[in-house]
Amino acid sequence: MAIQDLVNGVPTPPETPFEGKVVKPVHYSTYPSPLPAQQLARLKAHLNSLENPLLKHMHLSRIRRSDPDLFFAALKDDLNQMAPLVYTPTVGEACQKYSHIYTGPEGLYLSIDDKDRLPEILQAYAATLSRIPQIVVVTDGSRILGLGDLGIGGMGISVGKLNLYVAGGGIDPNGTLPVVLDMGTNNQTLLDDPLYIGLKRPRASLAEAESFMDTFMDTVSTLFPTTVIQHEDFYSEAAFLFLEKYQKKYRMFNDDIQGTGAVILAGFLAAARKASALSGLPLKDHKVVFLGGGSAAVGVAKEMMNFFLMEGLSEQEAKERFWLIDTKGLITSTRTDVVTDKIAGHKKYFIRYDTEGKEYKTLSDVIEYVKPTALVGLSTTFGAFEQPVVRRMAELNKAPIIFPLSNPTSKCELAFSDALEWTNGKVLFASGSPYSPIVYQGKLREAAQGNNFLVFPGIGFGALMAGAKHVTDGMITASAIALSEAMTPDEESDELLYPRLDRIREVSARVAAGVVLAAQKEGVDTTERLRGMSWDKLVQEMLDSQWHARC
Ligand SMILES: O=C([O-])CC(=O)C(=O)O
Ligand SMILES: [Mg+2]
Repeated sequence: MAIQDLVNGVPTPPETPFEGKVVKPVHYSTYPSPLPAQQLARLKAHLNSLENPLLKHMHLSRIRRSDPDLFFAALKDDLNQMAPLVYTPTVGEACQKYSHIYTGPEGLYLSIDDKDRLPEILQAYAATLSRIPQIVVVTDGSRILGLGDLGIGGMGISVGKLNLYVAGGGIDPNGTLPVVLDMGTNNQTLLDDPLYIGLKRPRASLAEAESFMDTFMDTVSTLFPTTVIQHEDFYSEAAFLFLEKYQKKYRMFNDDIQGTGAVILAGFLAAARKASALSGLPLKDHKVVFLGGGSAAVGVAKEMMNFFLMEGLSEQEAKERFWLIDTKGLITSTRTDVVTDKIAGHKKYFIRYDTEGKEYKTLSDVIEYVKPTALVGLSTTFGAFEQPVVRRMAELNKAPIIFPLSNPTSKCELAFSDALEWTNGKVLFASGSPYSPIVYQGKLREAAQGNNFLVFPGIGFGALMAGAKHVTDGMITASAIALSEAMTPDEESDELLYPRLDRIREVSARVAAGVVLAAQKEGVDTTERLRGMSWDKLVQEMLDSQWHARC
């Protein structure tokens, strides 16, 4: 089949849906709904009749494609109930089973076999559009949430992120473009699966992936010069390489390294202040142990360093407030892989030089050695924060800060109920995936969800509104500060670490305004109209520019 047919034609039936080529995504149509209230009620009734979250996810996916106004109205109506279905955690299972639940194309599927023709394919695709995309979310499926290499199934996460861009950030759905770069997979289950719709070949080497990525970034940025490109769920080495290479060249950011970093910085600002108010410990004296040494862990630790810099520490002093543990134990200068320089480059920044030749292999060993005030999990190991460790954190601290952040729930290091139980309710808790509120010792306790969806819609929207040439580190940190300042007195008195989800549109507008201001300060903005505006006016401007479903 000719590329032109694929691009212009009606999506091909499932037999060989992509042939490793590009398929035109079904675009969001908008048409008046005769009975919106009844439609919404019908959709809810249908969802209620389904027990299984994956079936609910599949039904919602079909509605998104056939009636986006209804879909996004449903998300707006009850984001607390809907987000776990269209996003983390259910989206993880949808990515794992992508080829089995596939009913039609949802975005751009670009195959590495077409590398040489990528500009031609993307040009043909662009020619079919009535407007250029505002936000592109792109993954290669190599590290989906904490679930590993899911190949072409990664499309599910690009779609899931863009659902939140629309519902939470107010981006027009017609301005969103989900992309998966199919570079093969090293997941043997997928390679053996007759229903797998991606390329059946081992995953491309990093050098091959880099060259494909260079072409992709260059072509997309040339064809769509105002588009923001969000990198999602690339495996650590690729994630860092691409961020370093493209950050100052294109309008892009990495959601796992930078988005998660910003959200956790904001949550830590709130938690550390609460903990220090109880214990009297100076803020600069907090100590943070990380379980995990991947891109998210290193990205989060680096972003959290801003907390200590704001408290007046030097970069070196701030860095020394962090201890990172990977699969081999605490990352120390005397570890064999460090001595022989076999350690992954991105981990080097946090090597500890002060352990006097001693090695600390387990989490318990490190907790005993460091006596931390905060414990962060980005290890993708379910239940890794075991009872003795959590109890010890509660012995060491009046209000232990414990953030088990691995996604989805099946990879989370600590369940909310156990965290409350094992710390006698003292814990300051945030997880990456949602947990329902719990009545503990007669009091309603809400689990904070430290998920990057609290900032990425605002980062993308702000960069877009500012016409920013690049997404700078300063803009990322500004998103964290704006998020932490978006709390209402009511949320503060309920001891929350983040604003409530039902205010997400307002929160995203504030995050976007913070990002615009930072872009202006750093001289990377191009939207003159927004310069010199007061904070309130800028926030209002962001709110007024948000898209709303017609239902
Ligand atoms: O998608 C999410 O829920 C958060 C995230 O970026 C990840 O876990 O990779
Ligand atoms: Mg991610």
